[in-house]
Amino acid sequence: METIVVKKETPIGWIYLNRPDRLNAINQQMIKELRQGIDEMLYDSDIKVIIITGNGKAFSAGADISQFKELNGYTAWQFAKSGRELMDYIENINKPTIAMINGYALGGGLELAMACDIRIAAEETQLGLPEINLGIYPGFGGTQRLVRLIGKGKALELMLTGDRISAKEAEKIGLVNKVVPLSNLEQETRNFALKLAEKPPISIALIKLLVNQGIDLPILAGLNMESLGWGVVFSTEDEKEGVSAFLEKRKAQFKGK
Ligand SMILES: CCCCC/C=C/C(=O)SCCNC(=O)CCNC(=O)[C@H](O)C(C)(C)COP(=O)(O)OP(=O)(O)OC[C@H]1O[C@@H](n2cnc3c(N)ncnc32)[C@H](O)[C@@H]1OP(=O)(O)O
Repeated sequence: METIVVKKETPIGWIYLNRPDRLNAINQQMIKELRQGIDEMLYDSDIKVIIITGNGKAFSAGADISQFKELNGYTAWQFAKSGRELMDYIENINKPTIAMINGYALGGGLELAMACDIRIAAEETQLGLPEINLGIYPGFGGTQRLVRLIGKGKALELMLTGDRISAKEAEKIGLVNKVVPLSNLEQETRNFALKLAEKPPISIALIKLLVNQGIDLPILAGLNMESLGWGVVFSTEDEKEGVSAFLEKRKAQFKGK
C-alpha cells in the first residue's frame, strides 16, 4: 500500500496515513487502501483496538484538493460517496477505533476522525471544516456527524465560518475526548487503547451498535434494542467471567466469547 502504513502491535492495530508531503490529504487511492487496512485489522482476532493517525506534521488536511480540478458533477458525487461510505464503515465496525490527532485535522481529515469512536489530540492541533472557503461543504459525513457530536449551534458555526479551532476548544465542545502534550500523545493514546483492549469485545460491539444505530431511532426502539442485547450478553462466557471475577475479587480475563 502506498498511502497508508499498517503496523500490528498486538492487541493494537496502528494505521498511519502516509502522504506527509501533502499533509496526508485523502485521495481516492487512500480511501481504497484505508478500507483494506481496516479490514486487515478487523479480521485479525489478536487486534482488539485500531488507532488511526497521520505520519508527519498532520493527521490530515482533508480531501486532496489537487484532484478537484479533474472532477465533474458525477465523479465528485462518486468521490464524496466513496469517502463517506468508508467513514460509515469505520464508524460501524465492531472494534473500537481511536483517532490520534496531531497538527491538523481539517475537512475530510476531521470527518475521518469523527468516524472514530474516540479522538485524542495533541495540544497544538488545529481542527476545522474549512470546505466552505473552497465553495463546497463537508462531504465525508461531516454535516451529519458534527451536529450529533457537538450540537446544531456550534456545528453550524464551524461549517459556516470554516474557522479552525484549537484542541482545547475542541475538547471544551466535545469534539475531542482528550488533549495531551505532543510528547505524550503516542503513549497516552496507547494507554487508552490498552484499557479498551481489556474490555469484553462483545459488550464493546453491542455498545457501539446501540449508540450508533440507536441515536437515529425513536427512543422506545433504541431502548428495546438495548433490552434485547441483554439476552445476547447474558449468553456469553465473558458475562460469566466478569461476574465471577467480581465476586471472587480478581481481575476478569475476557475472551470475546
Ligand atoms: C470530493 C469529495 C470531497 C469530500 C469532502 C471533503 C472535502 C475536503 O476535505 S476539502 C479540503 C479541506 N481542507 C483544507 O481546505 C485545508 C487545505 N490546507 C491548508 O489550508 C494548509 O495546507 C494548512 C493550513 C493545513 C497547512 O498550511 P502550511 O503549514 O502552510 O502547509 P502547506 O499549505 O504548505 O501544505 C504543505 C503541502 O501540502 C499540500 N496540501 C495541504 N492540504 C492539502 C489538501 N487538502 N489537498 C491537497 N494538498 C494539500 C499543500 O498544497 C502543500 O503542497 P506544496 O505546495 O506542493 O508543498
